[in-house]
Amino acid sequence: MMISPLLLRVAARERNASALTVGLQVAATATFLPQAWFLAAGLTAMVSGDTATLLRSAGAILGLVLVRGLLTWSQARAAARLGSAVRVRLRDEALTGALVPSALHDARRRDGALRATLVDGVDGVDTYVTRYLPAVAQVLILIPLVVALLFAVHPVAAAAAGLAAVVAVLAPLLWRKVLVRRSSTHWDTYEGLGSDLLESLRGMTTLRVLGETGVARARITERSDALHRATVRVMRTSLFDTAIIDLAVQGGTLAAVVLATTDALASGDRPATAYLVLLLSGEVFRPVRDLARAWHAGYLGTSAAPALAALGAGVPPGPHPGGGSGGGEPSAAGAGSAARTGTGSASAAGDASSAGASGDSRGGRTGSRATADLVIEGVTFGYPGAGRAVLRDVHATFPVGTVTAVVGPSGAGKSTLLDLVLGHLAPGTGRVHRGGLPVGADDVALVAQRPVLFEGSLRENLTVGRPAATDAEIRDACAAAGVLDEVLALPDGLDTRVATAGSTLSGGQRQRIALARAILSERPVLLADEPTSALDPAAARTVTRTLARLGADRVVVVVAHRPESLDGVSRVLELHDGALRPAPDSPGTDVARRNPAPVGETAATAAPLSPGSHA
Ligand SMILES: Nc1ncnc2c1ncn2[C@@H]1O[C@H](COP(=O)(O)OP(=O)(O)OP(=O)(O)O)[C@@H](O)[C@H]1O
Repeated sequence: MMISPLLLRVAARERNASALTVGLQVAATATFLPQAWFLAAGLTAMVSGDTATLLRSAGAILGLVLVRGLLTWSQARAAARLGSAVRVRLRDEALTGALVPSALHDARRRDGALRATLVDGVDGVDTYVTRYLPAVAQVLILIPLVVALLFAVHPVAAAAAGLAAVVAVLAPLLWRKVLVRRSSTHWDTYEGLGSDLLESLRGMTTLRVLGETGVARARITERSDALHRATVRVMRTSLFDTAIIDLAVQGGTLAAVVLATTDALASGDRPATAYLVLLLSGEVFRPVRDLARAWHAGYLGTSAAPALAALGAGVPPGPHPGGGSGGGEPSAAGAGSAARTGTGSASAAGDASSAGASGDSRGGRTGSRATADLVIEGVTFGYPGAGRAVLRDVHATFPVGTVTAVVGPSGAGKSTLLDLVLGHLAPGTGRVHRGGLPVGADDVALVAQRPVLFEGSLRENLTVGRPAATDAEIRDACAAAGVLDEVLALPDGLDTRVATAGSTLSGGQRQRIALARAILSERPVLLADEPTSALDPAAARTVTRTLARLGADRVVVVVAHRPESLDGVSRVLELHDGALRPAPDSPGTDVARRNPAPVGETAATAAPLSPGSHA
């Protein structure tokens, strides 16, 4: 028997559905007991020529078959409902665990392994709870019941059958440790193969160009062989299990039958008892056989349990490995809520919003109009395991009405800074806030350097952050992002399907669609990570003009590597050696030249600059 405390807890959380599923299964199997009784009576009647009893027994058996059919049908429906509840809840929890800031930046995590846990692991738990646990319940409830009935008919045969059943159920516990170890190796190998496959598929073009497809193929073949070996090792243990169980089942049945037959022959007048012992001793082992049949269901669930627990799925509330380490406690309640919206939109939030604590109008917001500055206050952040902190005691105020560019050498920490504002990372010390309140899930829009688009129509991709946007609003946003003409030129316009990862669009189109999406989402803070990197000069000018215009009534922060991205910005901050300071040629003093109309007034609202890393 494979009993996992975590999976028992998962079943117990769906108390009513689990009780119904188990109860119906036990009841359905229990109908075999009166059936054995009537069968024994019918056989006796047949031998003695008692037609009336024979017909009555046959009718009763038919009735029991019908009842069992009904119970089995109801059990299947209850199990489907239970399985669905278990899957939804576990995936929700596992996704929440997977999307906490520290997990998002866990360099050891591999997407393929996560996929295996979220898909196959959760399905494994479903079958464990809906098939294996009811089979365990049958063993615990029905075997003692049948043995007790048998005892009333023939105590010696009952003792023999009961002993054999105990051996069949308990013997596998002797090599349980071996099975657990092998299951764990099997799961690790499975996750590894899934991760290698996914990464090879993603990097196929690069691998081909580098002439490295052979190496990738060899690695996958090796992984696949390892998985085969791990599977065979597990199957060997399972075969041994089956052999012992079969031996006990056959031995027990045979012993009971021999005892009953010998007795019947000796007394000469008790064929009914002999039949009943014969049939009931078979019923002693039915739950054992059912349990053996459900072995695979139980095995998959138990091997996935540790990976799910690591994500915090199924474990009681409190600190757990999925949500603890890294840049501190997760500030991302929003990650959970994003997860609850489903895979697509959860990921979409990466480009359309932050994953911080939710809070509509918090920090002062009226539609896209921001009324509260974005403040980074004494923030220090270092990646776990990395030597020096990337950001050290950084102070900066990004006032409403400004477009601030953040520049700095590669690796200085610009993306890290954006992740801290987005809530994807939590500061070690200090805080990021708007008007004293944490930056909320609905506060920030992001135009990433490599924007993510999803399988679906362009319209769906554009309205991820604002599903109710009208066509006119979508067109306006596309026009502002400088991509409207190209969208309208596509065969189906806004209804054109976008292939997975947006691979049917050019890099520049993806970038401007991401900007249009960010504009539509109407967030008071807009972060743009090198938004013109894939654009020609004319398109880049449109985008920088749009950003400058958007900056009039909100906070806009642009991470810039190229000089043309600095057009129209109010000021330039340089991130260097862990500190954020005004760049030597920052337009703090000549804002008007760079960004004439709306941003002129912002120079006055810009935070006073102090020495050190204050900006
Ligand atoms: N998940 C991570 N784990 C450990 N170190 C990391 C991680 N992500 C980034 N770093 C390190 O943190 C530092 C800052 O990285 P970051 O990506 O923020 O720099 P950047 O200024 O955005 O660089 P670029 O301009 O090249 O995009 C780098 O030294 C990088 O190696």
